[in-house]
Amino acid sequence: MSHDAEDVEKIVSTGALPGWHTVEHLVETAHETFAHVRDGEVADYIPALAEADPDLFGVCVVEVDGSVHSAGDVEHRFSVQSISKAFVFALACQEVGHERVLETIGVNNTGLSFSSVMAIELNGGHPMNPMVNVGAIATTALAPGADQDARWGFVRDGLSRFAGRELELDEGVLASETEGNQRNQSLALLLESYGRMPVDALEAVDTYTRQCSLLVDARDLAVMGATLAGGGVNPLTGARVVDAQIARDTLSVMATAGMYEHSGEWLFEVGAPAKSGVSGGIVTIAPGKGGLGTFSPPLDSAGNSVRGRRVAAYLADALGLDLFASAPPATNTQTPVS
Ligand SMILES: NC(=O)CC[C@H](N)C(=O)O
Repeated sequence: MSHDAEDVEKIVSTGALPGWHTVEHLVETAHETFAHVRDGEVADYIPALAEADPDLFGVCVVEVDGSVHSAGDVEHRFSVQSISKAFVFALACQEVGHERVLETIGVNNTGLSFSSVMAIELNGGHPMNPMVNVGAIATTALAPGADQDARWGFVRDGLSRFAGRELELDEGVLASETEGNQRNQSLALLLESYGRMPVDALEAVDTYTRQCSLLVDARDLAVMGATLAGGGVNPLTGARVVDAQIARDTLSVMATAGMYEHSGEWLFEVGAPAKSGVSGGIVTIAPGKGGLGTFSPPLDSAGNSVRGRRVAAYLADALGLDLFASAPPATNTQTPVS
């Protein structure tokens, strides 16, 4: 399928996504093509995640005008895991100001795995960025509230406003992760030893683990992404979740560190900010256009969904999501290589 002349003209002149039917067709094509990819391993360091069906696969694009395009298992719920980090960062910046978050957490890539102890030690006890575990725990610790219940309520409500519906907690995932949470607890205690933890370290880990255990589907991820793409306004509810400046700041951090130590390769291949989670979700954002949510549990060595990465690279090109591409999408006439 190719763009008709009108579609291409629209992309060039307004920077919008191609027409509704074209987006619909390309989302279906992406799902069909990459469903056959068999690479990657389902995460097993959290026992509850190891039970995921590796064949589950959903692709959803939500545009900033609220149009929804879906293919595959887009309503299958899974725990949001690290994808929450980007959105809690936005909520914390909105609450305490991005200067404070910048100063206490930082925005540089560590170049090391998401639960690295070395990254803290090599950087004088500084978490470096909110997209790795210790930086995310420190970000969650900035949530306002008189006690843990209030702070957890702030995080949960904020993430729900991004999704446009009340997100439920998966108690099974929470229990499973809590039982084996010694590494995150160690990271948080290490940060506390450097005087960089504003609340009790173990409480912050517990709230962080709860936020990771909230259930979303691929469609929720696309809506959450579209909210950042639309300058902080949820396209389905019309509610402003964060200011446009905060949405912009969040996207910049996702671009540098959202895909862990593969963030450089991701930006090279896809050209758009994104955040992944170990349960197999990825949210990719095209500012001013929309959000792409994918779900497929098998992961690569950095913890990013293999099919999700392939879909994002294909759709970035085919839909014109790539921030760095100056030409209109050129590959839509070709069948993607699976
Ligand atoms: N990369 C991830 O999704 C990791 C999240 C997971 N809850 C952890 O803290 O290890």
